[in-house]
Parts: sequence; structure tokens; C-alpha cells
Amino acid sequence: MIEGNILIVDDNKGILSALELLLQSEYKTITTISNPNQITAFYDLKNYDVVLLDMNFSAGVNTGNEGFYWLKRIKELSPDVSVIMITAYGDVEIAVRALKEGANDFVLKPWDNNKLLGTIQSAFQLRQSRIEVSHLKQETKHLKQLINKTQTPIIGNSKPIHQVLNITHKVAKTKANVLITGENGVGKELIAQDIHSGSLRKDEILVSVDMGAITESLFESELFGYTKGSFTDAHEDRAGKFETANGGTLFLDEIGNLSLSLQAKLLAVLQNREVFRIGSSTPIPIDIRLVCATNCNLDQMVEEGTFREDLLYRINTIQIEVPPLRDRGNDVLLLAEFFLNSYSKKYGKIGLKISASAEKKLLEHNWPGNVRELQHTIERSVILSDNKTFTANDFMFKKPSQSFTKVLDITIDDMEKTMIENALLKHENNHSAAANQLGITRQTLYNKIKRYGI
Ligand SMILES: Nc1ncnc2c1ncn2[C@@H]1O[C@H](COP(=O)(O)OP(=O)(O)OP(=O)(O)O)[C@@H](O)[C@H]1O
Repeated sequence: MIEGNILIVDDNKGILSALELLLQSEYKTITTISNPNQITAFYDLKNYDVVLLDMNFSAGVNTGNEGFYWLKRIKELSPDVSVIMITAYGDVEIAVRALKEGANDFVLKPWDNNKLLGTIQSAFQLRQSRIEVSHLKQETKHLKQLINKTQTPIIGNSKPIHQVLNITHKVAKTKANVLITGENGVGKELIAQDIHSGSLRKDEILVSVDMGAITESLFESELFGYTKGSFTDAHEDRAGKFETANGGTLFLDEIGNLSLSLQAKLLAVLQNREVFRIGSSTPIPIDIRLVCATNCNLDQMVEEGTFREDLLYRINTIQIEVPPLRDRGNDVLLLAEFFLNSYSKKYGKIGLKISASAEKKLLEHNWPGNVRELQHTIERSVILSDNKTFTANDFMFKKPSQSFTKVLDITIDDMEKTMIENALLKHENNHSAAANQLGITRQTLYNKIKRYGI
């Protein structure tokens, strides 16, 4: 027995009985009505899966117009319900019109029982799929809202940050591709999120891809997706980031870390506005708003031949330079207060304060790791300090480089982390120069920075 509700509407009581008899052993609830006016009184019409609807109700009238009228009303009251029109006076023209106006099928009286059961089953399954799709749509909408809601507010009241936010708000509503530049940890990703949430695509998804962490071999499968069986580990079809971001915004972080061959592949997608999943020759059109970020000087990289000029022109319609924290004056204190509140909640240490001497120390520091460094500094202090009011001594800035030989309890990871911090300090956070000095690629350096939380 199928858990389905069927409504039969026909002015002929003999037909109602025959259909009820046929269907009652197959479906859980069968309701019959002989007067279509009763349809609108059905408060639970939405709970019916299939309606079998006669087309002529008044004696001597067989135009089918009454059936079309009631079909329209049913669809207004319950758009997802499946309707099967059933008539003794049908022709091709009426059947086509019924389908065009939203009926699922058209059956002629007298009917063949087996065929009719098959028709009702298909209509029932279609109704189930519609319900599933509508649930999935609601779930997706809810998830998108959740994802977009998790954005951290942008804290800052200084002139440089106001200038940035001013451009951000102007550009957000346009379709322009945006390139966000600035040192590590200045808040480039936060600005990208702000552009998305201020744009016409705000109800769609923002997909972030860290180009610094993506290897040459994973680039295509991650960005373009793949079809089942196209390579050993492709156990199922999978959409790439471009497809996932369709209708929304794609944020490509650390775009300066892409090799020249990957830059060419990216450029081709941006020019053609379509992607091919690996293993497929069917193009998938994509409609994305592109926002990129980098801490590299792309103009200089173009001159040096390590970044394609045509790609730069595609991505930098508008460029937003996010200033380093050391140029934002008292924003340091606003941010410190913000992080203090959020970490004191997180670690259950309510009522923490920062003393005047500690504020002075925070203002004097030059923050090579920018807001991320400040955030980590505050988090460390909240965890480690026993004071309610933090003094200058509670804020320990990372001073890389002690002599390893003096430290007894040191691991290889500690040593590597310190060497990376030293190199970054020496080269004022220039990743290329630091990687060069350490004898590793910029991508490896980048992965290690993320791993050690530097
Ligand atoms: N103005 C701000 N207000 C609040 N939080 C901020 C602000 N700027 C940055 N942050 C926080 O600092 C951290 C680093 O920011 P974000 O990741 O956006 O920097 P980034 O410039 O993209 O870094 P990277 O170059 O390493 O990718 C994040 O946790 C972010 O939420």
C-alpha cells in the first residue's frame, strides 16, 4: 500500500465508485467528490498527491472549459499537486492544452485499469520529486544564509580603513572584477566577504579557493570538477569550485602564487565563461563574480614575466589596497578590544581589560603580521595571563630567533617555525624573498605559514 492521498472529482457517482474501488487497495487515502465547488473548501488540498479531475460537470456541456477552470484553481491552491484530466470527450487539441496548463496527464474514458494505475503512479512519483526538490531548495537557502551570516564585522574607524570601505561599498553593487591587495593578515578575505554581502548576489554562495594551497595536479579537479571514472580516485561525479560558485562570487586568494601554466588555464575559463569537468566534453556555462586577492606586487611580476598581463587585466577592473595595521592608528585598540571580547567569551574569562601601559605597547608595535598577528597575540594573552587587567607584560610579541643551541626542549617543527619567522622578519614579510632564502618554493612556504599559524 502506497502512503499516498488521491482525490477524485467527477459528477458521475458510478465513475467515482469504480475509481475508488480500483485505487483503494493501492493508495492509503482515496477521497471522492462529485461537485467541483467543494475543491476550494478543501483546507488540506496541499496534502493530496494526485487529483483525478473530470473535465465536464454541467449537463450537455462538453467543451472541457470547466475542467480547465478547476485545473487552474487547483494549481493556484497547491502548485505541487499532480493533476490527471479525465474525460469522455477528448481530442489531441484538448490534451495538449491540458498539459500546457499544468496537467500531468490526460486520460480518456473508458480507461484501461492497468494503464490508469501506471499513469497515477508516475504522477505520484513526480509529486514526490517536486516535494524533495522544494525541501532541498529550502535547505540550500537556509545553508546559504548560515554561511553568509558567519562573517566577522570589519572593525576600524581610521581614515585609511574608511577609504577602503568606501570603495568596497561602491564596487560591491557592480559586476566589476575586484583585485584586493595588501600584506598578509590585513583582512583581504574579510573585504572580499564584504563585497559579496553588499552585492546583488548576496543570497547566493561565496566560494573561497586558496590558490597558495592548491597543487598543480589538484588545480583542475578542484576548480573544474570531474566525472566518475575519469581518474583512479574519481568514484563519483563532482562539481568544481567554479560550478559551485555559479550565480554567486568566487574568491581566489593568493592569486600571485599560481604558476604560469595554471594562469593560462584560469584565463581560458574567464574568457570563455565555461568549464569542462575532467573526463567530459560538455561545456558548463558559468556566471560568477570574481574577486581575487594577493600580497604580491602583480605589476612587478608582470614585468618579471612571472604573471600574465592579460590575466591581470581580467582580474583587476578595480583594485583595492588594504593598508597595513601599523598605518591605522587607534584601530589597533579597537581591534584589540574586539578580539579580547570574543576570546574572553570563548575561554570563559569574562571581564578582562587592557591597561593604559598595555595599550601603549600595542600602539608602539609595528605588527608585521597585521590583524592576524594582533588576533593571535590577544588570544595567547587571554589563555596564558592570570590578570583581569592586562599589563604590558601580558602581551608577548613573537620575537623570532633565539640561538637553538641554548634551547634544550626544541622539536624540529619548532626549529622550522622559528627559521620561517626569522626569514619573514628579515624580508619584511616578502614571501618570495623569504622562500628564496630558505631554499623552498613560495607555495611550500605558504603551506608552512598556514600550518604553524604564523
Ligand atoms: N578589520 C577587521 N576587523 C575584524 N577582524 C579582522 C579585520 N581585519 C582582519 N581581521 C581578522 O584577521 C584575520 C586575518 O584576516 P584575513 O584572513 O581576511 O586576512 P588576509 O589579508 O586575507 O590574510 P592572507 O594574506 O594571509 O590571506 C581573520 O581572522 C580576520 O577575521
